[in-house]
Amino acid sequence: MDEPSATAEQGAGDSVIHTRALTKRYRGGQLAVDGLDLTVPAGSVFGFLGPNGSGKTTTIRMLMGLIEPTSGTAHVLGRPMPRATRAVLPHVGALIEGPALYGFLSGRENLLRYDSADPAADPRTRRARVAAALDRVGLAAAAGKKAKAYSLGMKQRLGLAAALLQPRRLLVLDEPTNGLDPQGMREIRALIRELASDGTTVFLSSHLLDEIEQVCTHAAVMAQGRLITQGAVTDLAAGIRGRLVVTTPDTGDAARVLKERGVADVIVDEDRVTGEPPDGELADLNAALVAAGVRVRGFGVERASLEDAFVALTGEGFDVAG
Ligand SMILES: Nc1ncnc2c1ncn2[C@@H]1O[C@H](COP(=O)(O)OP(=O)(O)OP(=O)(O)O)[C@@H](O)[C@H]1O
Repeated sequence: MDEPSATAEQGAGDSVIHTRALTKRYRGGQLAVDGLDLTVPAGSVFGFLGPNGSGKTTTIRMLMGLIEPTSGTAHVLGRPMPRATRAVLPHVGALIEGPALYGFLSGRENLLRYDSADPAADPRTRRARVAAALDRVGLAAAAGKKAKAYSLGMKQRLGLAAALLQPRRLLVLDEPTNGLDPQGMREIRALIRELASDGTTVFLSSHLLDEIEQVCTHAAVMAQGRLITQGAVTDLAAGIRGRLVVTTPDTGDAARVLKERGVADVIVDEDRVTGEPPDGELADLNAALVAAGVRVRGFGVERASLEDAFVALTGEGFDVAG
């Protein structure tokens, strides 16, 4: 199997995934992905974010060579997909739509079976490889249990172990925490961070903004098949101004003073009055509040979140649960 390498063909420096005008229109006429230009830097934990139906799974299926694009190009590890699927996929660990497991087999037996289906896997080192993968995802102690007795989180970890039987340059995880309880989500997120810390690029889709903020270095935001924005997570949120927040029992007076001082979009919510931060000196604004007899208990600008960025970019709300 030839090693995929970055070539001029890839056309985007150090990127592990690179698409140009990637488009998929399904036979029924549904335009699922529309002119996508995606660049996933090597070594990043890249969050592919968008509401249900925004085209994430369709994109992943094109990247993995499972379906043909209608037009445009996709390169993975510097090679064109789907043409180079056979050369590329051995370097990619994927967890898409939940792992396929045999419930009547133990976790260890599932992995042994999975490994033996890989013609490139040396049978002599199989048991050691399986033990190492189980250890890596924290399932060593539960390796002898039947998979049907596993929690959803453990099943997801077993799926990750299967993806990690061979050394990988890229991990592609489609909604890896979907359906998990908060504890299961925390475990999978911690595991993803750990996997990324050894330099493996991780590409994960999610409809949860806070998940992306917690685990990802970079993100792309999709809506209705189109890319809204992409970049470093800190830059995405930094591009959006935070909110001025005044905490006070005198909300009515505070709101009046802020408006008089030209603060736009003033909103009162319980003991908080928020608005768009003004261009001038914030200390003057604080002084004006105090001079008007407002008892100021808190005053400052809250950092914008990725959610603020999403709302500002699309005008839509977002599912932030979990
Ligand atoms: N095989 C298919 N044939 C026709 N339309 C499809 C097919 N698969 C997906 N679609 C449509 O394409 C659009 C994008 O779907 P896709 O599954 O890629 O979105 P998604 O962001 O992954 O959403 P979800 O998180 O719900 O899977 C949706 O409108 C969906 O109904």
